[in-house]
Amino acid sequence: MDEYSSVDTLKGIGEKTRVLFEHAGIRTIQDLLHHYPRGYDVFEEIVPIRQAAAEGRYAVYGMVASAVLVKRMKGKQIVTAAVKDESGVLNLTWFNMPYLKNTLKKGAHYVFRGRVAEKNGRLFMEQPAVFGVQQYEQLVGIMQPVYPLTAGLTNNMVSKAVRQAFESLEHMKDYLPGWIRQKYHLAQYGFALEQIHFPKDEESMMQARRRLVFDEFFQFILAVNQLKTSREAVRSPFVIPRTSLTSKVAENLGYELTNAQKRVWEEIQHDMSGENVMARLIQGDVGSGKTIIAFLALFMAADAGCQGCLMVPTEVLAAQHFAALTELIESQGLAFVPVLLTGSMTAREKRLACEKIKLHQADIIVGTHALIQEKVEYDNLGLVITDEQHRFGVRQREALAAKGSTPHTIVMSATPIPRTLAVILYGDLDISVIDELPSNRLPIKNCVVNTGYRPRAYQFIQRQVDEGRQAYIICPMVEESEMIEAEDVISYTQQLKEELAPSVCVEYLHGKMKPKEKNAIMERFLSGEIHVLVSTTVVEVGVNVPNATVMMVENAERFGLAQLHQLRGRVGRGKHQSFCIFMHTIDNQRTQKRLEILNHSNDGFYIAEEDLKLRGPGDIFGIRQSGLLEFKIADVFNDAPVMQEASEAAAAVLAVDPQLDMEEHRGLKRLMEECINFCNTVNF
Ligand SMILES: Nc1ncnc2c1ncn2[C@@H]1O[C@H](COP(=O)(O)OP(=O)(O)OP(=O)(O)O)[C@@H](O)[C@H]1O
Repeated sequence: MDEYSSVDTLKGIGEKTRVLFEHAGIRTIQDLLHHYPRGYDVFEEIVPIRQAAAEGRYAVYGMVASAVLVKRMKGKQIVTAAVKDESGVLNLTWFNMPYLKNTLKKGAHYVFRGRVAEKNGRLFMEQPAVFGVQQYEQLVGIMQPVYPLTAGLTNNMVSKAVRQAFESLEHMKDYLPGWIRQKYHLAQYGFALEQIHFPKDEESMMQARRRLVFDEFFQFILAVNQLKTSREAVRSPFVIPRTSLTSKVAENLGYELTNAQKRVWEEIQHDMSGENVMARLIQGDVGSGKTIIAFLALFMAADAGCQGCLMVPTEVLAAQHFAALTELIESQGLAFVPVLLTGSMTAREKRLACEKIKLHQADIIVGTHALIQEKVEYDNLGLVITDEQHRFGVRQREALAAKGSTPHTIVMSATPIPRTLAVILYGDLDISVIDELPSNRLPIKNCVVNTGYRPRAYQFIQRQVDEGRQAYIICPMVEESEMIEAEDVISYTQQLKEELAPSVCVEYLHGKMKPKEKNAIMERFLSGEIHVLVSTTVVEVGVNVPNATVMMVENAERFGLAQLHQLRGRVGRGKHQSFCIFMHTIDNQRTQKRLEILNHSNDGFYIAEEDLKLRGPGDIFGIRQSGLLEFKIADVFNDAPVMQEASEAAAAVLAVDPQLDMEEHRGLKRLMEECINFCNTVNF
């Protein structure tokens, strides 16, 4: 067995389990070893029950002092029992685990480990795990990996498979040249892999992590460099002349482009009409007006007889861009035909759209991932624009570009990455920055409040609606949950309807709804029919309803700052004064401090930097959830110094061996090619 063997070469992994692993993106032993824990669970020392008297996580040892009962409540089965030691008694509850009635014996002793929480003035340990005392004592103090999982796959399955893989692999070759390891004080590859899964202690884990972060950046930078070199070698098959048509469109928008927009538009026209293939990143804060620049570029391509496509990460956004584009084409009397292609369309609709694309009856194509499905054949695809790069990643972008014969590409991003990092991460792209907001914008007024402010917030929303404006309210969850105390869109909407006047139309939106339903709700919100939209973060990226002036975020403490900034970006997009209300349920200092950053600044770059400063070392695994460029283990902000080192090392290697043909770089070349070829194997 080697790293490239399939996971089912491991004992105990049959066809069913193999499929479960595959759903989590794990096909080979290497995939498995690179399926890093998202954190570690350190088993606490057992404490007397008396000490488990405040909210928190504990392990207690005692006797089951009551009968184990099963009750039915709201369709769920609830198991209750009580554990007792010399110091006190603690109530235990489990949801939907009725079999515990037969396994837990009254009078027997166990260790119970779980979170203690207060409900109606009584303390409960919720959903405790149950152990024999000897079994538990062996686990105390050890860092147990906690893996990201998909349905059906358990933490234990992954952990067992990883252990077995380490036992079966004979030798883990280190592909990194020795001098790089020495110069940057990097751990051995084999050591790093083992210690990231089963760390001896925190220090070994940190060493392991640093090495793997370095690897990830290093491979990525080599791959990006390869892409850049191959692009530079190609002369553009699409020399697209500047056209007066786009100047006319720009003149008749009803607003003047900002100087930053004009500069970026000039850069794009220069590139598209030049001899080399354009590959450009447009970076601009939320609401800075990237979309119109994309539309102008699509018109320029279409005017030269090329097709152009715009790929966005969500159906809602695709529908929105398509509607805006169609409107612009019609209002300016342009002769272009746009077409929409998304995954949720019926087979017939998709077939018709594909036919139009193939026969070049459509010039401009707007859509989601469906655009990269193999069935779509383009005719003279000269321009590919992808929105929100971090949602797609370099590989998908390449996959789409590969559909045409080296089309021009534009990537649009609202992710505020400092320039020094951007030049490394987007090494294959030239960078344009829209660093100015349209002048008609009034700065958003922010406030950070606790839930006591809610009635006033509702009154405020009511007044805004009376003045003809609209509002978003964001909740973290879709449905009510027994386990998590957080607002959910469905029950929230019901309650809100009672709080606001009957004439106010309140609806909800969440990611589990069918795309057609989501689109219908967004259309009604855009048209002004819905006044208040209660939503999960599906509205986070790019949604544009300029008449909306209030963004209220419930449980704001549950979101990352970058995400909150994106959410706030949904308002303040028109000429009316906008407001953002961050409501939190936890009154602790850390929450306050984080939210105060947003309170004082509307600048994405500043927020990203401050967010970084506030993160403690404990956050190392939590940050990837912030939605920034998706690396497996590396974090673009926190690991910026390692990224600089990896970039320096990659430059040194390429300076002596640009094609990575030397014997000592063979392993590197293979990894780099894997990184590039990945685009052909991704299931969209
Ligand atoms: N120069 C301008 N003057 C006034 N309004 C503008 C200007 N440019 C764009 N707009 C308007 O500003 C709003 C936001 O623009 P757009 O949707 O392009 O933002 P964006 O940069 O894509 O933001 P996000 O990253 O949040 O999607 C739109 O309603 C757009 O019509």
